[in-house]
Formats: sequence, structure tokens, C-alpha cells
Amino acid sequence: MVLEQVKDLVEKGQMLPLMEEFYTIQGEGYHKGTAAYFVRIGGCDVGCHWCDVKESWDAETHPPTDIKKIVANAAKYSNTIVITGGEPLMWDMAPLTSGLKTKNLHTHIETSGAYPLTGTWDWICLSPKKNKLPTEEIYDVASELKVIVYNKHDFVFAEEQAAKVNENCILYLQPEWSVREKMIPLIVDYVMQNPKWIVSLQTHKYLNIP
Ligand SMILES: C[S@@+](CC[C@H](N)C(=O)[O-])C[C@H]1O[C@@H](n2cnc3c(N)ncnc32)[C@H](O)[C@@H]1O
Ligand SMILES: Nc1nc2[nH]cc(C(=O)O)c2c(=O)[nH]1
Ligand code: SF4
Ligand SMILES: [Mg+2]
Repeated sequence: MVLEQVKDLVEKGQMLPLMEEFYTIQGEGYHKGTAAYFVRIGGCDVGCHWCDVKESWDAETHPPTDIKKIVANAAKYSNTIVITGGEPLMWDMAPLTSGLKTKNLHTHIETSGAYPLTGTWDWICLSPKKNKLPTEEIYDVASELKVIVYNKHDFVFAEEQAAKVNENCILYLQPEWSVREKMIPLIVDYVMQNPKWIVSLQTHKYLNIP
């Protein structure tokens, strides 16, 4: 296929820059502890300095992959497919999720919400970032809000974001991994004082799994 054709198909969401795919246990948030197949799409310009997958940022380093191939492969592993990145909403998620839905799979997304919401989702994990705030539309449909706590100001940011989500949205505070020893006691205190919040840990890192 010539380069222009590939570019056009990526533009339409028929091909996506695929970084990696793996069958594992969802480590974070509401579905933690449950088996799921993860599809990590390359490309992100949000620029979190503590991001644990910086290799995902440059979409050019990840091969444009036919979504039909992604769907057929994912279906072999699990009923639940978690689309993450990078920032998956930089791309049109409609074709990929409709392909997954054709196979009756549950579609979950991990997103900063910094780009317009596309796709059909059974579960939306919104993890907002100060450097590039979510679009207004996603607050109404987020299933869970997962705020990463790197410093004390992140509690203020968490409350600002919680004020914007829908009433059914589940609220999580998750320590940034590199400062977890310092922040976990503060998160524990905060959740006891403000019990609408729930602690989320990156349990896959404790389990030594992807
Ligand atoms: C790598 S991001 C990819 C999806 C999307 N770009 C986002 O940020 O939601 C997946 C999840 O990991 C979280 N995350 C990334 N780096 C982290 C770190 N160092 N400590 C804790 N959580 C982190 C993000 O906030 C997000 O909830
Ligand atoms: N096990 C596991 N659970 C996760 N939940 C969200 C992840 C992500 O990077 O999006 C992730 C991940 O990378 N691994
Ligand atoms: S938005 Fe997600 S992928 Fe992008 S830098 Fe932040 S944590 Fe990493
Ligand atoms: Mg991760």
C-alpha cells in the first residue's frame, strides 16, 4: 500500500498505530483484578512528565495496523477489550469499536479525554490531565474518574474534576507510581475525610504483570 493510502486509512480510523497488545489483568480502577485484553495505540501529545509509557508518544514509531486484524486477534483472548495508549482519542475510535461490537465484545477505554470522544464504549475511564483538560462532552459519559495524585495540589484538581462529572461516575484517586510511598498516606487520609473517593492502585505493578 502506498503511503498516502495508509495515511488516509489512519485518518479514517480504519488503520491505527499499534504499539502493543497483551492479555492481562486490569490493574486499575473499578475493573481491577479482572482479565482483559489490552490494545495500546500509539500517539500522545499531552506530555505528563511522569507518564509510564512515554514510548507510546510518537505515533510514527508504531506501525499502522488494520483494525480488522486488531479485532480478529483481540476476540481470541477475552470478552473485554481495553483500548489505551498513548491517547486513543487522538484517533477515530468508531471503526475499531464497531468492529469489536460486531464480535459482542465489551469495549473499555483509558483516556485523558483531551480529544473529542469517538467510538462506542461500555466503560469509559477518564483520567484528566492539567496540561490538556478534557473536552466538556466526556464528563457526562465517564464511568469512572481516575485522578493521578503526584502532589498535594492534585487533590484540589481532583475536586474540580469531580464537580464536572455525571452523578453515576465513580471517583478514584491513584498515586503516581514514582511518589507512591510519599503520596499513599496522604491519599488514605484524604479518602477517610472525603469518602466519596476510592483508592486506586496500579496493582499490576505489584503483581509484576504487564
Ligand atoms: C498510560 S495512560 C494511557 C491512556 C490515556 N492517555 C490516559 O492518560 O488516560 C493509562 C493510565 O495510566 C495512568 N498513569 C500513567 N502514568 C502513571 C504513573 N506514573 N502513575 C500512575 N498512573 C499513571 C494514566 O493516568 C491513565 O489513567
Ligand atoms: N494491567 C494493566 N492494567 C492497566 N490499566 C490501565 C493501564 C494502561 O496503561 O492504560 C494498564 C496497564 O498497562 N496494565
Ligand atoms: S495522557 Fe496518558 S499517555 Fe499521554 S502522557 Fe499522560 S499518561 Fe501518558
Ligand atoms: Mg499502564
